[in-house]
Amino acid sequence: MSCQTPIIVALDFPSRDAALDLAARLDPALCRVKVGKELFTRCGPAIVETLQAQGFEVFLDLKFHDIPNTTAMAVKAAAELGVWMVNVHCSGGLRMMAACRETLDTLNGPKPLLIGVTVLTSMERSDLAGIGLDVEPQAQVLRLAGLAAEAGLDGLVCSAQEAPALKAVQPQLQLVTPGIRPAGSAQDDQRRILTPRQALDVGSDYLVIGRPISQAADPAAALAAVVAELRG
Ligand SMILES: O=C(O)c1cc(=O)[nH]c(=O)n1[C@@H]1O[C@H](COP(=O)(O)O)[C@@H](O)[C@H]1O
Repeated sequence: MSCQTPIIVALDFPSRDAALDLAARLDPALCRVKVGKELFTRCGPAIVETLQAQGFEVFLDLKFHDIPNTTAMAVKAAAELGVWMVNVHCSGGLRMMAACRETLDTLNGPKPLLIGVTVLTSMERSDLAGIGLDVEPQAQVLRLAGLAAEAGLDGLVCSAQEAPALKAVQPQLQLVTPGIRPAGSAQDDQRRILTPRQALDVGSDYLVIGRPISQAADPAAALAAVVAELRG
């Protein structure tokens, strides 16, 4: 089944039971799910296979960042797990991203979308200064987007705040945007945020939403509210 909505729910949980409990409240026709570092480190590939068997398309969010060969082989392993989307850090550089693209292109069968993480949505200018980058987040995002495009990636993880600038220069790249906060919900550790409707309006292709749904008293109702906001 191919899911038609742009919503990706982050299953950021410490156990299989907690993740599957939330998944049981979600409809695979209304959202995809994201398996990230915490859940994957605890449960391994089995949790991905279980979610796939329940009808979910899975974004494996392990943000690979290593030398080209190691990263490309990790992406290959993700592809063989049958995930719908996989990501690598663009700051691993052009050769690293190109190696991932080339490796995926040699595989038979369906391939995951290969997505490059630009500047984490938890970071603002002062955080970039702390790691020696004296630039605005958007300037760094655009720089990394150029490399990702050259390497032939399918899309980027970025803040929806950067979507208009990115779509103006790299319209072929699909934009996966975390840092989504429905009006009135807590910002948490996110810094560059927009609401679901705003994000879609400025050019996001996929919205990654974690705590506003996973920590809601009624996660199914929280998801339904986002779906309604996007349709409205
Ligand atoms: O690659 C990601 O998914 C990601 C990139 C980024 O820049 N910012 C970001 O928040 N994420 C992930 O998106 C999810 C956001 O979760 P919430 O802040 O709870 O909505 C988390 O699972 C993060 O790991």
